[in-house]
Amino acid sequence: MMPLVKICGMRQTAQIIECERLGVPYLGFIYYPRSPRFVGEQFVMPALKRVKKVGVVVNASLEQVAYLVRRDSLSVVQLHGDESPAYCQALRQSLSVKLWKVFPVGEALPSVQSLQAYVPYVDAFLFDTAGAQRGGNGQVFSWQLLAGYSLPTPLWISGGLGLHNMSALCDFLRAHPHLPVEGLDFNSALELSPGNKDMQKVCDLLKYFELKSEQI
Ligand SMILES: O=C(O)c1ccccc1NCC(=O)[C@H](O)[C@H](O)COP(=O)(O)O
Repeated sequence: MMPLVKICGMRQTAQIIECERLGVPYLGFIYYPRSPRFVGEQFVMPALKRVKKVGVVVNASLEQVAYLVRRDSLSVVQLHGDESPAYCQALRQSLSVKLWKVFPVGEALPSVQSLQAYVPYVDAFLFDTAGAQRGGNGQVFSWQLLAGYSLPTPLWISGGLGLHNMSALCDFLRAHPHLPVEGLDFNSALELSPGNKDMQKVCDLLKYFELKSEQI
């Protein structure tokens, strides 16, 4: 099955609406003030019908997350900081949204034990490349590190993804059919500048997946 696509770091109204029109399944919005893609204090979420809205937070308070979920009708909260299993449990008990926990990947995946502690409380793990910034580093990690992943929790792959490496990633996924990859997360490789998406690149990416799914 083709993985789902998330385009992250959206903040321009016209681009958000266009992505929905093009049928992007997930859009990511960054609520972290230190990111160059921060949506900003005055952000007004456009009315969207089909796309699932993913709110990216970094060590936010439970109250702040609840406020954002309600205000912007988020479907998913992506926890991109050092959130503990207890924090995830508390969110799980208080909110009816999906939770994705992010793990930065450098030389190795986190240990199975550390991942297992999150399994009861989150809906997916998102593996992003470790880097100088919390996210949006534009760097790829070695996907080979995922080969030993054996938990049932669905995965999102992130970090430096763009059309230029899709063929290699699809080859990797085909060679590892046991991996429960739910989706792929795209960001800086589809940008003209932080938070300003190159809509031609977005269209080219979607076309690539359309053609791919016709071939299966
Ligand atoms: O993109 C950011 O500026 C960012 C800052 C702080 C936390 C998370 C952030 N991005 C979240 C994402 O899900 C990105 O898509 C992910 O880090 C991959 O980005 P890239 O390597 O540029 O494709």
